[in-house]
Amino acid sequence: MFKGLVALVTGGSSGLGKATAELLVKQGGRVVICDLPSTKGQNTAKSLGENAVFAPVDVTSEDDVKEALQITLDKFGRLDALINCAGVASASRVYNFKKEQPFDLNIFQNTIQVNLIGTFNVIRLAVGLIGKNAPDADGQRGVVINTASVAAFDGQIGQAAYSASKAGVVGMTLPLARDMAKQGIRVVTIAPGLFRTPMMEQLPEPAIKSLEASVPFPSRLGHPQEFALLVQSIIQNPMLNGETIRLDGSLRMQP
Ligand SMILES: NC(=O)C1=CN([C@@H]2O[C@H](COP(=O)(O)OP(=O)(O)OC[C@H]3O[C@@H](n4cnc5c(N)ncnc54)[C@H](O)[C@@H]3O)[C@@H](O)[C@H]2O)C=CC1
Ligand SMILES: C[C@]12CCC(=O)C=C1CC[C@@H]1[C@@H]2C(=O)C[C@@]2(C)[C@H]1CC[C@]2(O)C(=O)C=O
Repeated sequence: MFKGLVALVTGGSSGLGKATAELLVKQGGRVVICDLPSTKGQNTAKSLGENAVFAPVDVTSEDDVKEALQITLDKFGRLDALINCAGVASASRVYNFKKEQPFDLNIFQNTIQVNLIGTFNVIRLAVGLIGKNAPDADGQRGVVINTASVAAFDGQIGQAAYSASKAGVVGMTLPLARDMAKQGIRVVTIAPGLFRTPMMEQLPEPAIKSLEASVPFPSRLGHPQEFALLVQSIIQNPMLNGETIRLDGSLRMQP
């Protein structure tokens, strides 16, 4: 299905990104797995065989991303799809009235730095390479897929930083699509609900059970493979552009 397609997946050594890399390779694509050097990205790439390579990347670093694009060119010769999954979660109320302690500004800045600025950083550098592709019959050169969160719309208590970072990703989706319409590069964002990944597994199992109960249908955490299936569908469907798609079993997060 994806023979010849080259994709770069950030956060590709874990959770949603890893499932996406696995599916793309299974469907005949070639994948550059970008993640922090401290992760198991190298092992993930090895397990996928010669159609995958690991590039150690902090998405907030211009040099790291440029190096990853060079690896992409050297190994596979082109780039067709960028899938941004790298992200961090944080939880803290704006002010702790018992301890008389305001929100730690470093946490706010880091969450925005990775989730929003990091996503933009990779996009701004990677589309230069995607833009070099010859257009297909439709005029399309490639696609950018971002990961926001339902927290962009229904931010819970303690999620001011996380929700703001993800709302930023939603907010830039349409202008980025418009920026690159003439080049035939699409931009689509996925806003996942609750998925069983290492990020979610930080929570104790009773908390996970109660979160599952809050999802109308199917009343469970999503499987990372279900996220990957939507990535596959976005790549295949050229009419999807400039939009954020919720993938959440009709969940609306409570306060
Ligand atoms: N699991 C869930 O229920 C949901 C997840 N999301 C979002 O989906 C995305 C993927 O999350 P999961 O797979 O669940 O989490 P995860 O923690 O399993 O994977 C996130 C990956 O991002 C990488 N990463 C973090 N900071 C990075 C940086 N500066 N540079 C490069 N890589 C970095 C991590 O090393 C990790 O491999 C995140 O953006 C998250 O906010 C959104 C909604 C729900
Ligand atoms: C950061 C959270 C909440 C605090 C905690 O103890 C553990 C966490 C790890 C899983 C996170 C939690 C959160 O804030 C909401 C998200 C980020 C959750 C994983 C998915 C999550 O529900 C989300 O992105 C929702 O949109």
